[in-house]
Amino acid sequence: MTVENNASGNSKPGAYKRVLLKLSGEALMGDDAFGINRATINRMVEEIVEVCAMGVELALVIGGGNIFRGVAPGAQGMDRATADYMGMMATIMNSLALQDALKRRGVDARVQSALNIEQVVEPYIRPKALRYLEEGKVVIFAAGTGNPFFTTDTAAALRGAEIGAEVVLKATKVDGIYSADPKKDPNATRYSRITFDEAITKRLEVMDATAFALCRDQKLPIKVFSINKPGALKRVLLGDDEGTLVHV
Ligand SMILES: Nc1ncnc2c1ncn2[C@@H]1O[C@H](COP(=O)(O)OP(=O)(O)OP(=O)(O)O)[C@@H](O)[C@H]1O
Ligand SMILES: O=c1ccn([C@@H]2O[C@H](COP(=O)(O)O)[C@@H](O)[C@H]2O)c(=O)[nH]1
Repeated sequence: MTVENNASGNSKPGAYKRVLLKLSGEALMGDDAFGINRATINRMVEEIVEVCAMGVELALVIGGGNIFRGVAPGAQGMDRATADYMGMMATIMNSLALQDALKRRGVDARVQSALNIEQVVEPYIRPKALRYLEEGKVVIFAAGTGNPFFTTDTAAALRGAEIGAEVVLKATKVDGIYSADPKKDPNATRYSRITFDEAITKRLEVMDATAFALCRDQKLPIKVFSINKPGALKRVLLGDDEGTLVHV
């Protein structure tokens, strides 16, 4: 098994062997005000099933924005680190829900957590995670990096680098990276490619700068695409022109 990253970010159809997929926690709400929408999680699972059928080794990180965010207004006045630990625990809940939904669909998935809650979830052990991936199991990395003041985007970059993923796929609520937040600026235009340095310098907030910097240093490309567009994940894996590629 090679652990070299594809620094160019150019993929041949079906060329990816191992990927790290970051799923938006907030998108899990669907049209609800918070929490996990059953129809939405099932739809995400169907997309994942298709990818597994392509023989891609798949690791997942899921956010927690549908339940709790350390920097959200609801956390104002709280000690930041305490709020962040609550946010990390929210990602464990999402990870368990996702594992359950995958298992119901016949996909063997394992959750590994960066925070130890041994009665509930197994701890993150890198060699074990690598073995699961080689066995064709989906591995869900929960609790982010295990440290406050970070995000699950950074966790995705970190775990992606650790497992030798060829690309980090960020499945989010927008269909790529824009010149400005498209939810605020209707004139924003979408990039099909952008370098890490440009994304950092222009302060494009679709992903945090720590995640961009880590991927840049590890020459690990990122693809940002919409979680709500049917078939987008498969198209990304086939190398189709979908979303935005961030490269060195
Ligand atoms: N330049 C930009 N291009 C695209 N999206 C942007 C940009 N700037 C800000 N955004 C916003 O970033 C959001 C995606 O990042 P965010 O971290 O909020 O979501 P997520 O990672 O998908 O969710 P979660 O943190 O719950 O997992 C988009 O919904 C979009 O409105
Ligand atoms: O490494 C990490 C990852 C996450 N957190 C906290 O969890 C929430 C939810 O994660 P999102 O990436 O925002 O979906 C985040 O806001 C942090 O409060 C963390 O502290 N460390």
